[in-house]
Amino acid sequence: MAPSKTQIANAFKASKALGISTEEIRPVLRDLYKSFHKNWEHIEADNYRVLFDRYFEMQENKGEVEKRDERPGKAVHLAEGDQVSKRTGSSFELPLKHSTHSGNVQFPRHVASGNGRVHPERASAVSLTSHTNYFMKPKNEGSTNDAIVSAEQTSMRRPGPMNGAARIQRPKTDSNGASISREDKKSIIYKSDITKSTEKVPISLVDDVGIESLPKFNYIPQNIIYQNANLNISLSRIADEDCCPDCFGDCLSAAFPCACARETGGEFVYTPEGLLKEDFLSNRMALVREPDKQPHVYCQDCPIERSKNEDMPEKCKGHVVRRFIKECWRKCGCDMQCGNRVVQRGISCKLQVFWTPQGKGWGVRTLEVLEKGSFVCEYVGEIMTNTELYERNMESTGSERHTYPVTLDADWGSEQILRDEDALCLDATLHGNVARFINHRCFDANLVDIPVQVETPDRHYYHLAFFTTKKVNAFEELNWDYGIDFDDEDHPIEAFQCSCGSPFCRNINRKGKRR
Ligand SMILES: C[S@@+](CC[C@H](N)C(=O)[O-])C[C@H]1O[C@@H](n2cnc3c(N)ncnc32)[C@H](O)[C@@H]1O
Repeated sequence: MAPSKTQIANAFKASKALGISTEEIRPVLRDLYKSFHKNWEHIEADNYRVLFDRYFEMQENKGEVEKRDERPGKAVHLAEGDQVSKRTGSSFELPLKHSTHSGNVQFPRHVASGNGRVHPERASAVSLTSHTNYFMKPKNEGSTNDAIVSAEQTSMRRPGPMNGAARIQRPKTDSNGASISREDKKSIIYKSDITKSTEKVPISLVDDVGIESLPKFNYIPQNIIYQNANLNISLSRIADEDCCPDCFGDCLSAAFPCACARETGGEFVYTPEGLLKEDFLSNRMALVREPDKQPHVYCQDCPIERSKNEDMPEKCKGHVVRRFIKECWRKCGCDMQCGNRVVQRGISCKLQVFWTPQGKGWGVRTLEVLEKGSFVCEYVGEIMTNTELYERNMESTGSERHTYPVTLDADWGSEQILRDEDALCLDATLHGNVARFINHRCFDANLVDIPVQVETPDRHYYHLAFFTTKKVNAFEELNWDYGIDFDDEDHPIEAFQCSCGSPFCRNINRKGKRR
């Protein structure tokens, strides 16, 4: 079927975001359309991957390319003779303050918050290297397709994907139509899959601001134990009453909810479509919006306070009581497609890491519409004890390194005394997944984190899963509320200056006070 004007406009829009002008992409689009026997779906698939593949292939074939390094993947520079200006360092680097307070070694803020929330507040210093091949701009080709011309006039600017790591000169005018001087020209960086094919779906990365750098970390799709974390995963620890060995197929379609639903009051929390049910979601969102009004539990010897000051720990500030989801697992009789196995099946939506224009560093956006209650991803990192995290951060003193940890404290209140090897956190600084790029937004974030029990009934360790709190449109940035108390001026670790843009930003009052 012939594409609609909007479909054609969208193709131009995706190209433009990569610095490819309509004139350049139009002939490629036209040829491809013909070769696909007018099947537009093939062109649109995977965010125009085939279109951009063909475009860059053609550039290479024209022999107008100039390779600059040995890095695998394609990289292009479309300017005639222009060099992409090299910038070093990352503009979002915020030094982690390993400050000592009254001589005591202080613990990073995210662990020391004491409000039962998780706080990945520090961005890691990404080591920025550029490994790029630059290509020359192809000759412009004239327009011959009226439908494509008129559709282009209605197009909007939006970033889009491209195959291979690429660096392209931006268009010669900025978004307001003003011309960009030779010096102002920036480059786009693109990587088609940061997951190294470890996820079911590729996750691309794009920087259309032109910072010329890639974040340095190792992508892992599942948590891994760093060293001392007490994590014993064995089937023998799962009692028969804590699983459903007699089930088969899909537990959600059984006449009665099985034992795995006991945790959530005898009802599964997922709908047959795999969405989180409304009441479970709203209960969790109330905790985010009004944490002080929610029930708290208090540990006798709080690991957070102990971390802050081992000799004279303060009283536990309390942990918000949070409801867990319990998913079926290996000892259960159901299959992998069972509706009570959502988080463990991994990421299935199209995500993209992008460089945020608001100075928040990298962020994550969805490339497709996400319905309310959709599972997006879990927070993956190294499972470590609080002490290990503390030591790791101490070792990095002076190196301007930021960290990406969250505390797994959803169940700390149920025990009076928690051993260090049981007080766990996830650190995604060195090894992590796409969630390490999700930025903070105060109160009205479109994601919420929910503890999920999968392979062990021991709640010191659990999965931290992100679900959408509302319908999220394609290309919207994903964010969650880290639960930072921006007014906590005595805190040893200075919180970042929040640029979340929320009308309820908790940092608004203190803007200008610090920094
Ligand atoms: C878990 S990382 C998120 C990814 C990060 N932006 C990056 O570039 O890797 C947390 C860090 O991102 C930055 N950040 C997150 N949310 C922010 C916000 N609302 N305003 C300003 N900076 C933010 C802060 O530097 C924070 O320490």
